[in-house]
Amino acid sequence: MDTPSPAFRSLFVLVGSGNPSKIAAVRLAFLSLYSSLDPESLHVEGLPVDSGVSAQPINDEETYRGAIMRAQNVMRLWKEKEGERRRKEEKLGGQMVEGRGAGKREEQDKRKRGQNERQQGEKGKESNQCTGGTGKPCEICKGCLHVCSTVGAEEGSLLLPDYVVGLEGGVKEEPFPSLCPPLAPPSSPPLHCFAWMAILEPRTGRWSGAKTASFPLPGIVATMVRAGVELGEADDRVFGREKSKERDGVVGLLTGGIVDRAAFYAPAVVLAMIPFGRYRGRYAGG
Ligand SMILES: O=P(O)(O)OP(=O)(O)OP(=O)(O)OC[C@H]1O[C@@H](n2cnc3c(O)ncnc32)[C@H](O)[C@@H]1O
Repeated sequence: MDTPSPAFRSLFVLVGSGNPSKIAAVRLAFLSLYSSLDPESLHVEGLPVDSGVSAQPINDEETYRGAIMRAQNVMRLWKEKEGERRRKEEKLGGQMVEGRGAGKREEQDKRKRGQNERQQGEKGKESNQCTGGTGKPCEICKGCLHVCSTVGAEEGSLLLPDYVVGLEGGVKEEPFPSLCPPLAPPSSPPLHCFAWMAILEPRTGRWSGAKTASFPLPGIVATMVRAGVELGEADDRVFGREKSKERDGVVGLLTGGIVDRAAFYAPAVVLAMIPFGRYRGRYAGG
């Protein structure tokens, strides 16, 4: 990733989830992307939002859709909260709203300045209008999977995040390993666990996405998931754990802690950031 310019004195990343393992994954990813950034200047905030898909997505399309919806929903929620905060502040005649210290406000204003500097420094601002190839503005991705640029546009004096990340876990049947006789299960193909990341850059309205690698789930877990039990719940029941999905996840258990859920997701966040990095120009319009 680009070395942070002076404007990147701080970075604000918003995450569409309250799950600590997802927030940790995003933090890990951005710390590696912006390695010269003071870790204290990296603000990663997660807010629980609806994914708009089933509790246990069962294919790529549904999982990616969930990731996009999470990013969109948290962006919307953030704007509402920020708008509300601004209104309160204005009402109080510029005085600080109770519970939000002056330091926090200063920090936000600093971020806002950084955001403006970056915007000013950017030549040839891209269009914020997404048509998804239809010729008509996108209806904020209601059911569509194309790149929607209408959500992240800056509004008035609201502080917007530098990036908004939606992460969604899913499962899907992976037929390929069953082509190999020693691995072939007797009946159905192995059920693989994976996740999609969707990232919105509000200042340009551009989107990107990438997915994790995948791994096969044990037969008993797969059977439960096929019967309608959520993966996290199945994992807890089979292995006698609690809230595993908020900690190391099933991946952490199966790899003996070598790869926990945060470490599993973080590389995919890094990959999803590629179009916003040093080769950004090569992705423009693509
Ligand atoms: O809704 P939030 O709080 O963001 O977190 P979640 O873990 O429920 O989030 P997802 O919707 O992304 O995950 C979809 C499902 O997959 C499960 N899941 C995904 N990865 C997992 C893992 O590593 N360990 C356990 N469960 C996992 C989880 O139980 C969910 O039911």
